[in-house]
Amino acid sequence: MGNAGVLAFYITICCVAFVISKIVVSVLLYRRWQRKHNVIQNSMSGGKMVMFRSEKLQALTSEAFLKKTMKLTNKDIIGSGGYGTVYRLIINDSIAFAVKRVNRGSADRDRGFERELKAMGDIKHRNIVTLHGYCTAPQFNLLIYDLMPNGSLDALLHRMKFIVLPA
Ligand SMILES: Nc1ncnc2c1ncn2[C@@H]1O[C@H](COP(=O)(O)OP(=O)(O)OP(=O)(O)O)[C@@H](O)[C@H]1O
Repeated sequence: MGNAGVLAFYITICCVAFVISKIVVSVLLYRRWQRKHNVIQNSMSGGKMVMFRSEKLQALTSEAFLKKTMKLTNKDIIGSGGYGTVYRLIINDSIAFAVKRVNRGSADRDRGFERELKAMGDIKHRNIVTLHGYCTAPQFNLLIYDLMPNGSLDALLHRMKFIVLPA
């Protein structure tokens, strides 16, 4: 084998090693992601549900949770914002969630959902409402939050506008 042959051999080895290392890293990262998330294929809505493994969800099976989410009706509505409607979801008469439903159909709404997911997905802070999971389906997307029993800061501030403080 001449010099060119040896060089080609080493380049091939390097390329193969590079590709294999990329595959190994991807598999490890995916496994780590899977350990932290519980993914359910949602046959009822034709979509996918991802629950982050949080203590609050330990007591529930994902399927039971999903079925309840699908049964939300107008009487469960607690508010609505620029991108969707927010529902109250109580499980086993004790665990409360706020489920934001973002109907699909426009690129703007899909972008809004993705933005919120990106912004809230990695944040864990006692002053910021916890995102427990999300669901993506052809007709709608859902974001599953802790329920804040006292409503939003916005509502609180607007109510406070009418309170006259003593001098
Ligand atoms: N986690 C929650 N717990 C209790 N109520 C909530 C929760 N999230 C939202 N809400 C209620 O639903 C309303 C709408 O919330 P949403 O997040 O959709 O919109 P927003 O924050 O008011 O405005 P924007 O669309 O600009 O984000 C809130 O004003 C609040 O009353």
